[in-house]
Amino acid sequence: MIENTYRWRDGFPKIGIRPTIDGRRRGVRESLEVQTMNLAKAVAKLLSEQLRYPNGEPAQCVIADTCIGGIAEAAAAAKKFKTAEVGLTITVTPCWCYGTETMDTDPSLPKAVWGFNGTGRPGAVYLAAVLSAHAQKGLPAFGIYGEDVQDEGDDRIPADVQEKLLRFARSGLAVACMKDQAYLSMGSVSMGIAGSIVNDTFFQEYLGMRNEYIDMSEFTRRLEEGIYDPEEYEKAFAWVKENCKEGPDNNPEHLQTSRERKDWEWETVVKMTLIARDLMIGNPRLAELGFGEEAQGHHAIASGFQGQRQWTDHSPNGDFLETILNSSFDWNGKRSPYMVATENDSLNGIGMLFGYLLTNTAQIFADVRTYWSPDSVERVTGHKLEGRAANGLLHLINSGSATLDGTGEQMKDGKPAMKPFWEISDEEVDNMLKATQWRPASVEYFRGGGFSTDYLTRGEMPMTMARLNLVKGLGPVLQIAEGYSVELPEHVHETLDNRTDPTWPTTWFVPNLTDNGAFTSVYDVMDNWGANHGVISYGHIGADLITLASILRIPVSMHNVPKEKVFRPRAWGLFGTEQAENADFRACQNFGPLYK
Ligand SMILES: C[C@H](O)[C@@H](O)[C@@H](O)C(=O)CO
Ligand SMILES: [Mn+2]
Repeated sequence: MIENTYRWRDGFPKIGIRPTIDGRRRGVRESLEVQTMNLAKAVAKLLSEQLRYPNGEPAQCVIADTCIGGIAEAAAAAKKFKTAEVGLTITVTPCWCYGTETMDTDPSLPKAVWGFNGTGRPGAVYLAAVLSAHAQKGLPAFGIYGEDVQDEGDDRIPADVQEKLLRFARSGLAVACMKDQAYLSMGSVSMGIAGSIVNDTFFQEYLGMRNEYIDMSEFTRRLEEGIYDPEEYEKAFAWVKENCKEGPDNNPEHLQTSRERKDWEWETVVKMTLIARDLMIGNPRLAELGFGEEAQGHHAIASGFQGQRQWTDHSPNGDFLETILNSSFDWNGKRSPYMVATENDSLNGIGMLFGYLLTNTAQIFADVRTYWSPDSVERVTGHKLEGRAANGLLHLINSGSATLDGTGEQMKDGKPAMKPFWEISDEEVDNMLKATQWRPASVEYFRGGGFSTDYLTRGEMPMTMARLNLVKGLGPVLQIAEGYSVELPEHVHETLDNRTDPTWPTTWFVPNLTDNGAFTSVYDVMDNWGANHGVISYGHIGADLITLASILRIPVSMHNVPKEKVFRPRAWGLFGTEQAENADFRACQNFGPLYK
């Protein structure tokens, strides 16, 4: 119930479609009206068939009431879009139109223009003209121009145009979805991790987001005063008892806690999970129970749990709450995952949000912990790495916040995958739970106990690892590494895993190498990584991340995405075309963040 009536109570941004036209009457405009509007309808159909909101509903498009031949109709469309809560715009045309008179000038709306590639009524000439106006006015727009010439009157959308329309719309929707939402810090800076120093200027200016903060004592208050839904707690606890199997205690015997203490910890971590979710999105049940203020929540689309150390030195750790909220299901059934960063690493939390809004799937949060060279693996295990892992691999592991979807127990075309919640079967939910053990937390690290999520990600999943960094004087910078999860022979995994904490979830990851820059070797990827954490998304989504980053004016300092898939606003090319990476930095700096 909380899902659709409360969590997504604001609704979702829509895609505004702007058919522009040559304004000359008595012949020209009249002959183009039908074709132009048909192009707009075709784009709307494509996008609403292919794209979905995080709750699974199809993306909605709003088409301007009339074709736009001049400023009056441009203003009428802008007005309609405002009322309809449009969050991005796509201008389409098969013909010449008047650039500055017809363009979308709202500085905060991501924009693209598709200029039909035909010769009779040159849409592509308009495209070039209007994109020069966008550059000149500092309102970057994406240009879409099909490679092959189409005949006049053809309202089909060629495959290359479709790909660009979808990439832009997916990224633009992600940008619009996070706008005006909040990041909730549950606690503050964890163990001196810089990513958990929440930089509110970054959130405000680059993401259009707000920051909310609570002290961790709010958990104590809600636990002690019983500020959660007791009926849901009973349901959750019964489900946990039945489905979450406790694994062996790995602590030295003298540190192992009693059964009684562990039972109390289970009760506490389940309550903490309800509390964290209610803090993020609110819960109408709390109002019925007399907690009207708490019922409202913090409007958070992402959050972070500090935990370490003040909380975990005394109370059960946040691994269970982070894992369950980050997964695509809980005791209420399947639902879209919540984005909860461990150690309140807000920058990794935003990396998770990017991956999630682009794919509608859960995200793995992990320490980028160890680069294992082929020689080191052989020395320690006697095994010679082969196949994808032949050049070495990265051990991704954290104390337990990783999503259960990261087990790789969902299937797509018979292969391990991570899917949007509406595509996940009940059997797959069961398999994810069966593949996971909840191990009593390492008490030397977590004096207050709790349970860490222990699983091993299945191999052969295409994955993308990303990291957002903040650099003083430069601002935010994104890193992207596409690659695959791999499986090691059992004894090799066991030996390597036992060198760290075997109670934590492991993903063995190999980035795709390009023999270039940071992707010359697996070691170079590790050696260039900007921080201790990374977020890992299912699929090769690097191209979408690059497009998203360019809309937000966040430069990408390393990526291994094939050149032909990189899609940025047209003005980026005016900063240089030989070295796209350098041009990206200068373009982002020149245009500055999307919001002020
Ligand atoms: C338990 C430890 O403090 C870990 O949580 C720590 O190594 C980290 O995850 C650091 O990012
Ligand atoms: Mn960590």
